[in-house]
Amino acid sequence: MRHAYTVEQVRSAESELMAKLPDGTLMQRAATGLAVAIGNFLGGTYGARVVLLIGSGDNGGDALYAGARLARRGAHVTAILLSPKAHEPGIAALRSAGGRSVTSAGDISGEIYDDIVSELAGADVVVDGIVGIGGRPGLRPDALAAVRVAEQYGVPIVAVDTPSGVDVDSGETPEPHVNAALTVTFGTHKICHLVDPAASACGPVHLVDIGLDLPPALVQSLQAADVRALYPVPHGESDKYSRGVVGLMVGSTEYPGAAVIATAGALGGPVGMVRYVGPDAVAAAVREAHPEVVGAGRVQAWTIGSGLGEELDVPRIRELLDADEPVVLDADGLKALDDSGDHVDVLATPHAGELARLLGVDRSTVEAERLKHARMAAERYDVTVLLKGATTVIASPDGEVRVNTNATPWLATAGAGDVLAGLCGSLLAAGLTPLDAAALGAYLHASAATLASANGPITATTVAQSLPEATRRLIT
Ligand SMILES: NC(=O)C1=CN([C@@H]2O[C@H](COP(=O)(O)OP(=O)(O)OC[C@H]3O[C@@H](n4cnc5c(N)ncnc54)[C@H](OP(=O)(O)O)[C@@H]3O)[C@@H](O)[C@H]2O)[C@@H](O)CC1
Ligand SMILES: [K+]
Repeated sequence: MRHAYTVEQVRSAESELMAKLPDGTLMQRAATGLAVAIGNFLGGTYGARVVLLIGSGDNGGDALYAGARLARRGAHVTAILLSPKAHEPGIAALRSAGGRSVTSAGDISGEIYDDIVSELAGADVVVDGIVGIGGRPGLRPDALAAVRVAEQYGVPIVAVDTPSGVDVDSGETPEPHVNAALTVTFGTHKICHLVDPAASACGPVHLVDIGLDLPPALVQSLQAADVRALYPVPHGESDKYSRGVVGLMVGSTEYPGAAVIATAGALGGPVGMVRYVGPDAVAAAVREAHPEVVGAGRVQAWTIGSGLGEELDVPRIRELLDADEPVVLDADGLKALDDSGDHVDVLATPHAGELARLLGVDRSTVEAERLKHARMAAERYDVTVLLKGATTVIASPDGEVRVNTNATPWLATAGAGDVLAGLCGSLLAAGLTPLDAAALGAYLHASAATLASANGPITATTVAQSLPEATRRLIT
């Protein structure tokens, strides 16, 4: 499991550890890991041109000490000091290792000297030591100007701890920020590393262990080993009923494809049987594509809503929401959700637009503040919310959060959500909690897409067809 903590939690773990260690130990650990990661990123340090952007705090200190290590290994390192308060011992260390430092114009106009522009333009890598966990969102004018020069010349930026300018605790990016090619973080992941839009600004995130001791986090992200541990693998005594039976109330005469695709998603999950309930013509299409599917009967969970269109039977859906079996509520089915009553067995799977409707806000507001709105809806409707997107945010009514980050951009294709809804229903029917079903479903869905895509186009059908192989690779 990957854990993400708030700044306050990180600071308290850091101060506990710092109290037991000689001064500066943690920063040296961070800087050593950072220097190694930058060296690996560059594919060698000798002769490399490295420019450090240095702000007023310890984030700049990390960058300066890492710069000193790189300079000792033959890199040409220049630190651009964006603040008169830049870390003095770090500057001294860099200079004694053969690096140099220059001050930016430092004025609020955002003007930077020409020699700084050419330094940045000619760099192999720019290291963002502007701010870390002590920063507020946004970049000051000279920092912004320097970052823009690096972007303009296509120089990759390695962010120290966090890409400067993002909101570390929410993953929001209300102001200009660094877009990193790599982020090297220390001790633990922070929320901005896992939650979009900030997560997308991090690039790959490399974690350097500095020895922090932290309790389990509220925000977690499943890894392959967790998938293996959670997946309901059948055993010798299992039969098709005990493995779970999922019922699908999806698709319509207007959207029969949604039924076929959601069914494929459910069949690609762990259940022993899939039941389809819907218009005769759609049921016929489902059985033609998937002859193993049967009709109405007892189920352990439902997937309801994908592609129901106008054929939405709100009273019937509410009956099922109030019944004992857990429900995945997707797409049009979300219109049946009300904020009265106990829905802790419900997993709602909206995209940003659907979540916006549920909360009465704009889609762009949800996109900008994904974690906040997923949590808000989970609390208001007393359901687990899986907010779809490049990174999936899952929030349970009791405040737990899971984030899924392994998707491929090729997964943004029609019907992909139907596959996910069917798969999550299958996982619920096999006995997982809504939170685990959502987290495991999102992970497997993304893994199947990555496998099917191999960096090329995919369809929802090929994603569903890849579920068994993607699952096999993860659990064996
Ligand atoms: N603690 C530890 O054990 C370890 C910590 N480590 C490292 O320390 C980092 C945290 O260091 P930190 O606390 O000094 O904060 P940090 O983010 O460098 O700067 C904050 C200062 O910047 C300013 N500022 C604010 N917003 C701004 C903006 N948008 N744009 C520009 N400037 C802005 C503001 O100061 P001001 O200029 O306003 O006076 C504020 O005080 C952490 O991320 C990790 O890298 C590692 O070494 C491992 C051990
Ligand atoms: K930074």
